[in-house]
Amino acid sequence: MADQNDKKVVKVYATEEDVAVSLAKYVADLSAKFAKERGSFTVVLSGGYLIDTIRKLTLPPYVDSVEWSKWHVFWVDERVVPKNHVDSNYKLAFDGFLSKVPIPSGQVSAINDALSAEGAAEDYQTGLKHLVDTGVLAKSSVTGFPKFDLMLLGMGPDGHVASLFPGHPLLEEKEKWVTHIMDSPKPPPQRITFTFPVINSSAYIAMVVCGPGEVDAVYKALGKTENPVLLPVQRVTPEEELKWFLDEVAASKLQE
Ligand SMILES: O=C1O[C@H](COP(=O)(O)O)[C@@H](O)[C@H](O)[C@H]1O
Repeated sequence: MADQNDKKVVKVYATEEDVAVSLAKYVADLSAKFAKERGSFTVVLSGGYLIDTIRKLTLPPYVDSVEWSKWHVFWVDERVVPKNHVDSNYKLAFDGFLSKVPIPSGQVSAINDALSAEGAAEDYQTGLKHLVDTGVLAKSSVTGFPKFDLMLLGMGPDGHVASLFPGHPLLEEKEKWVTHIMDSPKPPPQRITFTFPVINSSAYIAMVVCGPGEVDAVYKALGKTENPVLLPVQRVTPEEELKWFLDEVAASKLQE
């Protein structure tokens, strides 16, 4: 089995615009590969500025060339708020991306916002199990957890990914696919999130970080100094490839 470092690619682009251009091509190429190989493409979104960074997919040539009918969309984490709430990751993705591309609405797996955090996590996991049973979602032969084709992740200034925060006991969850958090240090406090076994069973992960907010976290995650305690982002180890998309601002401490 390849060493995790063999699976990690770090690309630094001059500007955020260059990141957006390169990310669109990366996603479109993987969409074509999986649509051909499996007949479907399972894509996991996060919240935050990731959604703005995939904006090029909503424009020519991609809006016309990507096989949107093959896409199945999921969230790596969601805030337990109504879907029309300003804090909803679904609303963010719908307004900035999903409303602009022809993905069938039945292939968009949003949270059930009528449920409690615990109920919503269980409900989301049940939905994923059904998609594994019907073959839409692959299963990792290595871990037995669902294997998403691509996760598009962002990172917070504290190194959190999804709703997995530094020092939180949920970092150690080993069995559940989807869990809930009632005390997120970043508001809103109630959320559901994929666990690390699921994140790390995915085939490809794009880690997208631009701008000044995460300069220190990027340096801690990718710089030469080893941290005694790993940041959540440093626990991300997908099965095929982890590709970092950074702009020069986010990577500025790496280049010192
Ligand atoms: O709260 C969240 O934060 C992370 C990072 O957000 P960003 O604004 O720093 O990009 C995001 O990936 C996650 O989905 C979201 O719920």
